[in-house]
Amino acid sequence: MAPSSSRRGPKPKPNAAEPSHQESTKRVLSSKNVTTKKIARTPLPLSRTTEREKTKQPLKNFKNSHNESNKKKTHIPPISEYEEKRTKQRRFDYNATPSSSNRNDERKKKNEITTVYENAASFPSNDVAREKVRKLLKLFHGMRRLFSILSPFETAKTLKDRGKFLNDRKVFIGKVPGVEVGDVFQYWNELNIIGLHREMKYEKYIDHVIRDRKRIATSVVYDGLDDDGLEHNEVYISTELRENAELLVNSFNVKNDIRVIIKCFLKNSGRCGMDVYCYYGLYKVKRCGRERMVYTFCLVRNSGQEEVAWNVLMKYGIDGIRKGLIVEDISRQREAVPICVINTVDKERLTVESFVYKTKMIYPNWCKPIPVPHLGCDCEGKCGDSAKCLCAVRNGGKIPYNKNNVIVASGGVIHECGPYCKCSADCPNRVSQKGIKFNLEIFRTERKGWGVRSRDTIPAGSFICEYIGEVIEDDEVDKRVDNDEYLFSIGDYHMDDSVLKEASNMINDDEDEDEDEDEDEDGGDEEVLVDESGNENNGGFTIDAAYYGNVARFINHSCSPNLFGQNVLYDHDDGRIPHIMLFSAETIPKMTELTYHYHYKIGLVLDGNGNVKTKNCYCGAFECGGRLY
Ligand SMILES: C[S@@+](CC[C@H](N)C(=O)[O-])C[C@H]1O[C@@H](n2cnc3c(N)ncnc32)[C@H](O)[C@@H]1O
Repeated sequence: MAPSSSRRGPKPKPNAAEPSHQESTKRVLSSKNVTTKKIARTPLPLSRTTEREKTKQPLKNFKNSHNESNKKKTHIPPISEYEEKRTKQRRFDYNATPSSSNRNDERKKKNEITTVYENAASFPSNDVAREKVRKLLKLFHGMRRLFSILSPFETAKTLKDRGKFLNDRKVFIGKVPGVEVGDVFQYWNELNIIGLHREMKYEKYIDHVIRDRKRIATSVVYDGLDDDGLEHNEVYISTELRENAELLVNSFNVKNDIRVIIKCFLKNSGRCGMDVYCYYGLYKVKRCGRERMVYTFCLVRNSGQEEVAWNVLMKYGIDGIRKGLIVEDISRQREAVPICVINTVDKERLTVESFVYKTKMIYPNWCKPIPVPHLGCDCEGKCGDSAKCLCAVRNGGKIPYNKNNVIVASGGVIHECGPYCKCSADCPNRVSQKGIKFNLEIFRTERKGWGVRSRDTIPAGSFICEYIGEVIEDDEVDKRVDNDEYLFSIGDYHMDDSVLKEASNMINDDEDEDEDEDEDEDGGDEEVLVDESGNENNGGFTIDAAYYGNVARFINHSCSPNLFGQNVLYDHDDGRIPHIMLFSAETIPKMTELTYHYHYKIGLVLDGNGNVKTKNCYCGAFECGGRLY
C-alpha cells in the first residue's frame, strides 16, 4: 500500500560525473551599482575593449599581467590608491564604498558573530547537518505556502527573528555543513537562512568576513544568465567598486576558499521560466587585474569537487541516445513529455505492456463523479483573487498558484477551475489538471526496483504528476492484498502536515514561543490544519495503480521525501475522491530521485491470511526508520 505524502525529500547527492566540458565557460559579473550583467565571454570585458578603442590607449592584457606575475610577484594595487572621486556623485548603492550605515552594519555583524569556521572540519557528520539544512528549507517553503503574502525576504526575516537561521552567528570560510555541490535554491533568501551567503540584501553579491583584521570574501553570487547546463570552472568578476575589489584582492592574497553560487535561468519552469541559484562549490581567486577603474578577478574552481548536477546530465546525455535507455516513452505519447525508462543497474526490463498507461482516473460506475456545472465560475479571461471568482472564493479568496505555477496554498483541498468555468484555458487556477511538464524518467534503482527522477531542476512547489489509477473501495482492497504494491489510500493522511504546523507556529506563536515548542515535542495541542472538504479521514477509497496507472506508480517512498500530495478538485466536486496531485516540497536538482512518504503503519500491513507483513526501507535518509512496514 502506498498512501499519502508530505514534505520534501533528499537533496541531491550530485553524482560524480566525468567532466564533459574541459573548456571552461568564461563570464564576467559586474557588480557595479545594483545589477549584475554579463560583460563578455572573454577574460577581458568587451566594454573595456570598446573604451580602449575609443581612447586609443594601450590595453594591459589581463592574461599577460597574470603571466608576468609568475616572474615577478603580481602587483596588486593597494585599494587606497584608488581615490574614488566619484563616490559623492554615485547613487545610493548597497555595494558602494562603506557608508556610515554600512559601517554600522559591519560593527553590528562583528558583535553578532561569535565563531568563524574554516572548512567546517570539526562539524557534526554531514548527514546530521544536511538534514538540518533540508528541514529549514522545507520550513521556509512551508511558510511561503501557508502565508503567501509574505515575501521571501519577510519569510527569512521571520525565521531570523525566531532564531531559526541555521548558521546564525557563525561564519564559514569554505564549506558550509550540510550544503552540497549541485544544491539548487529558488530564492536568494534561502541562501541566507542556511548561511551559504549571509547577505540578505539581494544586491550584495559578495559576502565577507573579517579575519586577521582583513576583510575577505566568503561567497559570491554570480549571474550565469541562461547558462543552465554549462560548466563554470572559471568565473570572471569585474567590479568598479573598491569595497568589492578589496575583498577579492585580500582573498587573492590569503588564498582562502570562496563559495560560488551561480544564478541560472530555468526555461522549462513555470509560465515564463524562473531564476534559481545553484551552488557550484569552492573557488579561489587566482588572477587579478585592473584596467582604469575596473578591477577584474578570475576565480578558479578547486579541483576534486563533485561535478554539478547539470554536468551529470551531460554524462547521461541530454538528447540523443541515453545510456541504459530501454523504453523511449512508456506513456506512448499520452503525456505531453516522453517518459523514458533507463536501466544501468541490472537486466530487468519494463515494457509498455507491463501496465496500461492512463492519464485520467478510472472511476467505477458506483462512484462516477457527478458533474457540477453550477460550481463553475463566470470569470472572463483569467481568474484573480476576488470575491467575484467562485473558485477563488472556494479557495479562501485566493488563487492557490503564483505566476510561476508554484503552489502557494496548503492543506485541505484546492479547487481549480474546471470544465464548467467560463475562464480561459490559461487561467492561473488551472495547473495540476494540465499534466506533466517536467522531463520525468523511470530508472532502475539499486535496491528499490524502479524509481522516478527528473532531467529538469524542479522548483519547490511545482506540480509533478497526478497519482493515476483505478478507484476502489475497502472491500476490494482486501481482495488485492497480495498485489498491493501500487495502492494509494485517499485521505487518511494530512499532507505536509508537520512542516505546515511548524510554519504556522512561526507566525502565530509570537508569545510563549518556548512554551509552545515544548508542547510540540509532546504532541501538544497546537492548531491542526483542517481539511475543509473533510478529507482528513474520509475512509474507504483507494487508488490502485497496479493495472492502470501513470509514472506516479513508480515513485518510491522516503522517510525524508521531496514531494507531497495535495487534494485537488476541478472536474467534479466529490470530496471523497479528490485527485491526488504530487508537488515538490523543495527545490529538486536534476537527476535526484523523487519520493513521497507512504505513511505505512509498522505492524499493521497484513497479508491475505492476516499475518503481519514486513519490508525493509532502503530510502537512505538520515532519519530512516529502517522499515517500510
Ligand atoms: C508504488 S511502488 C514503487 C515502484 C516500485 N519500486 C517498482 O519497482 O515498481 C511501491 C513499492 O516499491 C518498493 N519501495 C518503494 N519505496 C521503497 C523503499 N524506500 N525501500 C524499499 N522498497 C521500496 C516497495 O516494494 C514498494 O512496495
